[in-house]
Amino acid sequence: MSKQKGNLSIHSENIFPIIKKWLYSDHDIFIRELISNGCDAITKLKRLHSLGEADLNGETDFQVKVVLDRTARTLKFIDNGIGMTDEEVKKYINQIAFSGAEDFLKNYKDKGDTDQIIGHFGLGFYSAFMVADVVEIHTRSYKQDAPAVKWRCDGGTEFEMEDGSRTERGTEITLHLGQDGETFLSEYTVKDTIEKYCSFMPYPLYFEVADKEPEKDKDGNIIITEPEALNDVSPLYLKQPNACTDEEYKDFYRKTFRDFKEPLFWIHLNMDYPFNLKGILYFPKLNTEFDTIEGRIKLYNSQVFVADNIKEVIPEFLLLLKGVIDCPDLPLNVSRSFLQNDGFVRKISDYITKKVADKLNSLFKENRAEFEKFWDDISPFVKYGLIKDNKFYEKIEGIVLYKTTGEQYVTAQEYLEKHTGKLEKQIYYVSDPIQQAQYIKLLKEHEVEAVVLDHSIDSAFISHIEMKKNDISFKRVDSDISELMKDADQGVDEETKNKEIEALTTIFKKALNKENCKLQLENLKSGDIAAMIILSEDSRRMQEMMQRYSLGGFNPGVMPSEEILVLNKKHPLIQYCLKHAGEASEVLNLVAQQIYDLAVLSHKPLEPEAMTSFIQRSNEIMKRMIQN
Ligand SMILES: Nc1ncnc2c1ncn2[C@@H]1O[C@H](COP(=O)(O)OP(=O)(O)OP(=O)(O)O)[C@@H](O)[C@H]1O
Repeated sequence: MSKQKGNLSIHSENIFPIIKKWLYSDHDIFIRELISNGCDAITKLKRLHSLGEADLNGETDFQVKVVLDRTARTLKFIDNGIGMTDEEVKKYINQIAFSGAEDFLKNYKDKGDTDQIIGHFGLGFYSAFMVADVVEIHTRSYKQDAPAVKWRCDGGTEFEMEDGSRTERGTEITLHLGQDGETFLSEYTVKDTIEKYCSFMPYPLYFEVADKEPEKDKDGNIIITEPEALNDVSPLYLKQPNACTDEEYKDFYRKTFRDFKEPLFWIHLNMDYPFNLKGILYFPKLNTEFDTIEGRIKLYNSQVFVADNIKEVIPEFLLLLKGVIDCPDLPLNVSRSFLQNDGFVRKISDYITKKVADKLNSLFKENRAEFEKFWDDISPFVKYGLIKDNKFYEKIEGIVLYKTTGEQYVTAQEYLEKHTGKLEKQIYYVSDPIQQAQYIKLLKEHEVEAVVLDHSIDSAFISHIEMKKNDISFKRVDSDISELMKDADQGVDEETKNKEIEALTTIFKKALNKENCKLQLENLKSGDIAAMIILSEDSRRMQEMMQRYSLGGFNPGVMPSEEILVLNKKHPLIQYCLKHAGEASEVLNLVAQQIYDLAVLSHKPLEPEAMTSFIQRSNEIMKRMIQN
């Protein structure tokens, strides 16, 4: 065959059902599309007027009205915008995927700002057929002599067009709702959908129910109420940040998220170059410990809602925040809820991350007291962010705060400086300040504080910090005995020490009936404590990690973390044990068991069986005391 060139053709009968039914993921999107068209029609008219090409006859009251008639099963979208001539209906409506919006932009691109135009693809109108069996258009162009046009289509590929009867400029689209549109016969569904997609559209939107009984007062007189627009035509995020008050920010938050807790603080995003982006991000207050941190960032494109929580634009960790972002430059595809995958989107996401990091840094530097006040609320989000996003980590790592057991907030740097000469690049932490109180007290006696890391994110957080900064290590307070707590074992040679350990091991092995009993003998500075349990940091972390991910049906009992019983040579009970080692004494047994249980108790709750024995033994010991 000789080489040929040609144009692909589309068989409209086959492709039309796909456009109508499958182009948009959500059924309710037709409301957004038809209202957007109404707003575009007004924007175009205003633009032409400003260029001296259209006469408004003094009219400035632009609006889009949605009217539901449940009896007639119709939903109308009425605007007083530019309208269409019969030629325009033929061009823009009869030709699918030919956008009048694009055409307008092309013609007027050199004549001022056309940013506000929403339409792009020339397909949105047809979303009406997702819910309607028949769609009618009644339109009249702004052009003085152009006759009104009536257009009607029952969802097939044929349409009817004739002279219309509309007397005013603008367009009325009537949807005769079919079975697929049944849900839109509900006043509340329509109202909610308008509010969901169109809250910030640039012209007032009104909603009426035509067949609703009018409200009457007690004398039977009809109460006439001023209609109220459902939207906010100039949302706060479009204003200049320096023109907004705190009260306005809080009010916008309450209205937009229906959250009556005050946000902690906010960031007003306002960028014109290299891309246009406006928005406000709020740091919400965590209410109770039962609250899940669930944020919500609403993405808009020229004041039209696109979707919630779009991961491509909003870095995942920022999804814990609440906010509104409007980016008219977003590369959206037809359905608008999906983004085209391109480097531009990545740039937006980086910009947002940078702004959040800058805000946190400026709070830290300029108002440390406030920053500390917010810290408990924002720390899970900040920690999650620095684990997830390296750029964020680099900007924020120096201002991460740690709350100490003395209720102060310090950075890692400040903690280390405070403990110079006592701790070498090491941070002690507690995961449960009550359970680990004994260890905290011991450290405090040596003027060492621990930091509280008790959130579920903290184990991942400290591993991340250790990986990034290999000169800092975190140790839980019960993971070793600090050198600070020990006295030098003067005058005791290695051989004697080994013998003592051997003797004590025999006593405790027998008393506890434990094969694997690891002992450590220390000369602690404090003479108050007979014994303590310590758990190796590494093996405990490994165990926690396996539990968290329940690796391979892991049973924690199978691999207990390495537990060491530290005995304090200075304590009279340990000295008693050493003195009576080798004797077959019942008291020795009782003492060893009691020492062990007390050490476990100041570390974690006893198992039920061990608790029963402990209570029995304690009674027995007291009985013996009074008998002697
Ligand atoms: N209410 C209206 N008033 C005036 N012109 C309208 C109206 N509705 C639709 N049109 C014309 O029909 C064209 C096609 O509309 P449609 O909604 O299919 O696509 P679009 O708005 O251009 O793009 P998108 O698919 O991105 O929404 C519009 O560009 C516009 O020229």
